[in-house]
Amino acid sequence: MEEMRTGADFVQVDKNVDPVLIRLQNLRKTYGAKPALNGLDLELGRGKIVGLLGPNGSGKTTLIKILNGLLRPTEGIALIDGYAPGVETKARVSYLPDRMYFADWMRACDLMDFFSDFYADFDRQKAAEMFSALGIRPTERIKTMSKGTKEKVQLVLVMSRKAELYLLDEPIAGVDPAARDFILSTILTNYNEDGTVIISTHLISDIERVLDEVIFLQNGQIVRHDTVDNIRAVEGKSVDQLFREVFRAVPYQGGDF
Ligand SMILES: Nc1ncnc2c1ncn2[C@@H]1O[C@H](COP(=O)(O)OP(=O)(O)OP(=O)(O)O)[C@@H](O)[C@H]1O
Repeated sequence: MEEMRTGADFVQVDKNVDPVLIRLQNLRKTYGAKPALNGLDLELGRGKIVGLLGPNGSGKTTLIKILNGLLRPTEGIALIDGYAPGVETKARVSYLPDRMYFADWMRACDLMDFFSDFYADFDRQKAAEMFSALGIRPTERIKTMSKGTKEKVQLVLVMSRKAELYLLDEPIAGVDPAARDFILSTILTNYNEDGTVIISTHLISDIERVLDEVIFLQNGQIVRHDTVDNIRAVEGKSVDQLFREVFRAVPYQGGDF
């Protein structure tokens, strides 16, 4: 390790670590004949919070599932830390699916046991502290929780792992607007800062203040990958404003309804 000056700060740099965590090369995924991802090329660094943004059906969930090893690419390459998603990457990736998969009878404390058993990198103490900060009782059962509380629970568990990559598919869609800021700051000040976080969301204005970079997906292609600072400086607008301009709805013109 050596110290390096970057701007105002000293940072520790390990020369042996590849600065690129995720590499995609000509990544394609088709469902039957229908393309969902259409030749993605991408390099993503470590320690970044990245917004994966795009209209409905643009391929966000498909990409996240490929990175989590739940789907196989039809063609091309996806690598995390040099490994194709699979056994090697399972322990490094913490995934929040777009749907909850826990059994209804489980309590918050059962879920902590479950995560402790499954993941060596799960920090139980951190999860307990975050549950408490968010007003969630350890004995509360999933069955009796509101939709937003279930989302909070799931997010706390996923972010309490010391993972290299966090894949969050629509993490705060059901949480009320007043609580979103609190949750985001609670979660993001507690996670492993060396890890990269990919957040797929439609709630851009709520989330953009925590993002370092954004990826715009359209029809299974990356139409922009940029830093949030650069977008603000070059375009003179917020990511939310830019998104609305780039993806202004185009009416269906097939005429066969
Ligand atoms: N299991 C499937 N079988 C067939 N087509 C699918 C399947 N899953 C997704 N698709 C199609 O693949 C494309 C990408 O879908 P995906 O769910 O990845 O998009 P998304 O960007 O996550 O959308 P949303 O914002 O609505 O969640 C869409 O055209 C969708 O209809």
